[in-house]
Amino acid sequence: MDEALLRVENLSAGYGRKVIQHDLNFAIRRGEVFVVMGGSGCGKSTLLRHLIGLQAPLAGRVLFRGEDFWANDEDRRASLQRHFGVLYQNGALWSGMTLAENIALPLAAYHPQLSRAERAELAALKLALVGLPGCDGLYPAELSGGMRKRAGLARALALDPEILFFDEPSAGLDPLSCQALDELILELRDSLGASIVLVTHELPSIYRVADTCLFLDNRTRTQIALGPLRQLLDAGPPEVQRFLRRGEPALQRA
Ligand SMILES: Nc1ncnc2c1ncn2[C@@H]1O[C@H](COP(=O)(O)OP(=O)(O)OP(=O)(O)O)[C@@H](O)[C@H]1O
Repeated sequence: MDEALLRVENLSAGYGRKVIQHDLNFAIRRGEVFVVMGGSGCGKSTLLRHLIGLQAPLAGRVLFRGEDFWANDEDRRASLQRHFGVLYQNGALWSGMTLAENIALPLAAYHPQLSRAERAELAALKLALVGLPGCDGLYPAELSGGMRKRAGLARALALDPEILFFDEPSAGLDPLSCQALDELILELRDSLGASIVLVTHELPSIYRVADTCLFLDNRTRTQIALGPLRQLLDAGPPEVQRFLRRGEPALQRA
């Protein structure tokens, strides 16, 4: 079996006729944390939109479990997307609903056979999994920024995704909450065996969680490094090493 859960082949990512990144080639293995990095505006979020099926490739293919995502019709694409969990920057929770109700929402849409009580029970389990046991009845406004991210994550986990996508999850978090979120990411990888795709600028996070790193270059508009963090630190292109080694003394303390 193909070890890659998600594979990208000769992908050009962009909008209309505007190519943001081209000739991207990489594979995301089951159970790994795959970090996408690069300077501001290089196209990290754009790539993510292509990976989660929000944006069709300008060229090339995105394969999920060996299946060409965009060669499918809309129904099949939607059914593949059920295996994707996405954590949006602000958690993307409905403010007028409790956390349990927020998490039960995708369950009601995709598992209508579940009773109300079963949905509530599953929501409670997901909240416990992200370190928010007993918070079922709280509203999003009652949460701190870090708790809101965890609640958003619980919702992203509602349908037991095989792959989780995070776009700048530490934005707006203090260093301790950021570290706690990284630890949770590693726990999810290890306990659920989920693959995790993380877009981040945060060096301490990259050092804590990355298995494989992809570096998108702003100038050439394509990938210039792909591999384990250690390999990029030891033998990556100079600009990638500079990126990874900025603030190194602080990192060693992290
Ligand atoms: N909907 C859109 N239509 C056209 N161009 C867009 C659209 N969204 C983003 N872009 C452009 O795509 C380029 C890459 O943006 P993107 O947000 O993907 O970069 P990024 O690496 O995630 O940036 P940052 O690190 O600052 O968040 C930018 O030039 C941006 O203006």
